[in-house]
Amino acid sequence: MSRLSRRQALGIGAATAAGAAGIVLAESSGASVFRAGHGEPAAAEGTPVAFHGEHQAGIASAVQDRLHMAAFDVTTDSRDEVIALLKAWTAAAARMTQGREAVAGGAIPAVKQAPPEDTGEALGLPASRLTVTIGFGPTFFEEDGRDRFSLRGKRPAALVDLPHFPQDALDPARSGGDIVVQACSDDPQVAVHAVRNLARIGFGTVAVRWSQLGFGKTSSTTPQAQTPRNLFGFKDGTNNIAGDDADALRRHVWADASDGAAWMAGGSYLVARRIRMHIETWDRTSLDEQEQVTGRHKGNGAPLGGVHERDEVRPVMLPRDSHVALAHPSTNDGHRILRRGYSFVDGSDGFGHLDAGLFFIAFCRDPRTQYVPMQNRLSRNDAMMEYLQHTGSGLWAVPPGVRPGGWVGQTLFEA
Ligand SMILES: C=CC1=C(C)c2cc3[nH]c(cc4nc(cc5[nH]c(cc1n2)c(C)c5CCC(=O)O)C(CCC(=O)O)=C4C)c(C)c3C=C
Ligand SMILES: [Fe+2]
Repeated sequence: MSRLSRRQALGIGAATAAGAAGIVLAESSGASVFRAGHGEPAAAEGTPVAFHGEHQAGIASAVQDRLHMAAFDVTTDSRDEVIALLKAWTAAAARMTQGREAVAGGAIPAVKQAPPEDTGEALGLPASRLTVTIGFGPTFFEEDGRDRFSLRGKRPAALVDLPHFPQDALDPARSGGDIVVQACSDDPQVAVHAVRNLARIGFGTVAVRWSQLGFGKTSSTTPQAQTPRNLFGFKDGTNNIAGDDADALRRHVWADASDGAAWMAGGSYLVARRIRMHIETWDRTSLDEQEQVTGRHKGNGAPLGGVHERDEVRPVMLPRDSHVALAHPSTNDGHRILRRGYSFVDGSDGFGHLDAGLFFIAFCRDPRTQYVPMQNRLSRNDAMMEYLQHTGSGLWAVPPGVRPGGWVGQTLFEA
């Protein structure tokens, strides 16, 4: 049943007298799939990633090839409507991540007089390791001094308004958002289908603020696999936190009740930055300069002064303003972050340049001590900044995972 595709699920429904009964059958067997541990074993390609678990999937779970991320603004003042939305999103996400339609029998309903409840473009496609990860931004808790859903007192201190970083050129239309949805999959159509159907379900309660497609993961959580390369052509993610490194995840990624916001225990904080990369300028830069800027060799990814990719990084051996020297834990009071970014190419800018870059995504336990100081250091001193421009930004509190029968955000609303 774990490899059940949307078409198969539909087939089961059609073969039974009551179509919905077949879907319920499929769901009940899927409900036993539960991620329990702090470290996440990588789901084999082709195997659906469990939706239920102590942590939301899409953080420590193996990074898929494609991204569709969308930020939503809440358009209602009703707390009850927001809760109803989160319940409906949870149900749809639980189904879609297992390769099923957003709503049982939704794509081709028996009654043709109403719009289908699933948009249909993923019928017949496998789950493709789809994960759906949901988080709440600062404006979900309070906006312009207004306590929107009686949640102001629950806003975690770690969910800061990100400061302006040197050289930021942020577009408000690509930044912020009350709720973020990160859909990752090995098939772009499956990721797009997930976000589209959540947006459809949310019509009248939320509106899409911005969305971003990504390809070619630029970091992985599976160090045993080949390290992917970013659009500068460098291996990216070598020193990332591995998805099965329970100790590092506990220290650097998962929020704990003792951190201040009990409802966030088992959750994390998602930072997203749309970073345009001036690849045309980079492509006219010598290989030596590219390596001095990065702090690693382009060929095999070894740190400068080292031989192999996974040789120990010794920042003293690197140019002081190189990216890796400045991002390394020893330069950042031992802090690490879990990176999960993707490349993007959003057409061209009309001046003969591709609008290309890295959609940086990172998860951390406390952005105040991890991401913010690191970004300040990079924005001020990183030689790579000459080739970069940050054009979008956001920070969201990602609540813990969901048990069968529960819903995303339940700990926030019911605690
Ligand atoms: C604030 C955090 C970071 C931003 C923003 C960022 C942007 C960015 N990075 C690359 C390319 C590489 N980054 C690499 C390592 C690396 N980067 C960060 C943080 C940010 N990067 C960290 C914490 C690390 C790990 C440092 C370490 O522990 O050694 C590397 C080297 C390979 C690797 O270890 O991943 C590359 C290459 C780009 C192109 C970019 C913005 C577009
Ligand atoms: Fe980096």
